[in-house]
Amino acid sequence: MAPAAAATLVTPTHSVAAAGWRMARRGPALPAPACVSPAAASHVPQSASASTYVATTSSAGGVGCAAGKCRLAHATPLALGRTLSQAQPPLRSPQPGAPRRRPSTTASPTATTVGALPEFVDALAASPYRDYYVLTGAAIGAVVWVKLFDYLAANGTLEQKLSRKLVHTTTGPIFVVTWALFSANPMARVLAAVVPMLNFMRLFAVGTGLLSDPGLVNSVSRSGDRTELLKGPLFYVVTLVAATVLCWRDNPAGLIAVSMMCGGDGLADIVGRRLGRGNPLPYNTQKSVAGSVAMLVGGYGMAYGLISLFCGLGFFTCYPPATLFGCLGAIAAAATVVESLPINKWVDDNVSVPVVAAALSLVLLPQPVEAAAGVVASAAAAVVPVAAAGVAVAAAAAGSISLSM
Ligand SMILES: Nc1ccn([C@@H]2O[C@H](COP(=O)(O)OP(=O)(O)OP(=O)(O)O)[C@@H](O)[C@H]2O)c(=O)n1
Ligand SMILES: C/C(=C\CO)CCC[C@H](C)CCC[C@H](C)CCCC(C)C
Repeated sequence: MAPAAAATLVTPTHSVAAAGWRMARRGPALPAPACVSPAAASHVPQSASASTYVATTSSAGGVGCAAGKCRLAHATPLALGRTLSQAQPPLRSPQPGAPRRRPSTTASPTATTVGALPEFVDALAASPYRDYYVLTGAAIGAVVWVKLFDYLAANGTLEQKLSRKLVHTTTGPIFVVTWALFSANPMARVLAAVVPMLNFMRLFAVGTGLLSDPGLVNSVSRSGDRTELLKGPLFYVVTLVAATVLCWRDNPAGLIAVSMMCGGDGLADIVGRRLGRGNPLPYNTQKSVAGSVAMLVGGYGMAYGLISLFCGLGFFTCYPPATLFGCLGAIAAAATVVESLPINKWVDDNVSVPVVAAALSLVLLPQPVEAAAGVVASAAAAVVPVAAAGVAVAAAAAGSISLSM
């Protein structure tokens, strides 16, 4: 990433601003993704010649592409607005000499929402136990949320299958949104991952019969058979653990994987069961055109929403709308095809769909530099203590050997 480029503030074009994209810093120079056609990219006027994503120095150019050359807007972290900035260091250090982005006083929708955050969020953000509070809240929220759907199914408000799919569709994105509440501590992603890990243990214990929880079995199984918890639901929470630890909030690949699994696959079932009877897919009569269209729209829509939210909060580089439209469309289409294939016997949808979506996201979307830095930092955080412990053990062993000689 070119430091000078990363330092400059740009103003979004009217179309970008209208789409809710925020005033942003410049992003890294990255290859233009294959999924953005020059035609799709050319709606924002900008002087450009090479087919790379580059930052320019024009203050009026905004976020956009021209003739295969695009810029990534790069928002500074404004998560929870002044709440976070008062309570802790910025999520990322600014580039040396880079002008810090000041919280906007203009009437941006996010700024308005952020400004209206209640006092307890300020207190939460300032607390040294913040991550533990969020973790506890999310873990309790998961139990309450699943119980709510159990209750709605038990009293006949929701059909059991619909209740199960609504749990599938909603818990993932709600969990992902809680990521924004965690601090910038490198261990925060590990603490966040404890929430799906706890659910893994719960599903495992109930699925194997170690614990009895008929409510959980009713909410997440198709037939009331507890052993079903050891299949789809268990893979579902493993995917959430992987997205949290590997991608966290600075890599859109995790948001996309979760969206395709929850918004896409979830909606495919809900719509397919209702509107799919007369339109089976030619290569898989168990699934329908209506279900697959719902998967495409649901996966794309949820991913677009989550990416816009996290980009707006400043967790990663904003993509120009053309990039998001082309790349996300291609990823959602591929995930839809994978979901529609008759391969359920061999690989669960909760694995195949997010794995393909994440892999394609890594290939097609220009990756924010923060994501790579985050992966390196978390790898170092994991490796350094282990290596230090290894060195200490080796030193102790060497010491005891030399003493005994
Ligand atoms: N592209 C799709 C996907 C699903 N469906 C409908 O949704 C039902 C359930 O599909 P699927 O999600 O594969 O079912 P399960 O295996 O029951 O659910 P899960 O993946 O959550 O285990 C199908 O029988 C079909 O009626 C559809 O019409 N078109
Ligand atoms: C029915 C499911 C999958 C089948 O395809 C989903 C199972 C969901 C788990 C039982 C609960 C998962 C909870 C999340 C890890 C955390 C949600 C937290 C939030 C605050 C609601």
